[in-house]
Amino acid sequence: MSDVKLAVIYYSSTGTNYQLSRWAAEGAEQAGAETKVLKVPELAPEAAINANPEWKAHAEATKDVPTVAPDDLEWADAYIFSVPTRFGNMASQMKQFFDTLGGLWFNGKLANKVVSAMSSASNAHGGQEATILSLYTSIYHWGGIVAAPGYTDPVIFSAGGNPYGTSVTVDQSGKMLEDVRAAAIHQGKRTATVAGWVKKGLHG
Ligand SMILES: Cc1cc2nc3c(=O)[nH]c(=O)nc-3n(C[C@H](O)[C@H](O)[C@H](O)COP(=O)(O)O)c2cc1C
Repeated sequence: MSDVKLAVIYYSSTGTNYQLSRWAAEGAEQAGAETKVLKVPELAPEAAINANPEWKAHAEATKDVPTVAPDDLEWADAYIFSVPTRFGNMASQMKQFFDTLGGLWFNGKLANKVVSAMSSASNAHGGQEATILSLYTSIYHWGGIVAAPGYTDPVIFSAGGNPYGTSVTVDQSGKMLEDVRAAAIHQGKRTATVAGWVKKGLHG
């Protein structure tokens, strides 16, 4: 095991981004990182969740996944964020979590973290890349080091990967229409590996 600690932080209504997060964590663990998969707090009213069977089932299935706290961002050397595309941008649950991090940011605790992001949307060109890129805007404010996948591995071509960060198209029930498992695993590995390089440079 390397001494890299990596937090995969996600929001998901119907399971896609939870699955992407688990694959990314698998990749980070293959690279030797200690990982945590953490969800951001839900903001939607219970009535809205209960009215959608897929959403309700996913909320129930993941009730034991720990909820992220600002301390987790201090703990981790690297973050991978996974979030559904909502009108071409990150789901508000993730943005609201970001907006709780002012204290950590102010104290320089978010600087030099190695970060990448993933997304899903229900249309093939429904804004996945816009979501990932707009999420990275916040990371630049933190002094984060974006370690996007680029084309650093053949799986980016063969597994429907995306150089900005793994993204996928889903149907109404949240079923993925492309097999991006290998791309998400690679992204996890790469984020953890780059974090190892940065950590070594910072702390020797
Ligand atoms: C309010 C709202 C806005 C959405 N906006 C978009 C969008 O801009 N483009 C798109 O293709 N899909 C859009 N979707 C579909 C979601 O991106 C899709 O349900 C999500 O990626 C599934 O991820 P999850 O299973 O992790 O919840 C939207 C869904 C909701 C509820």
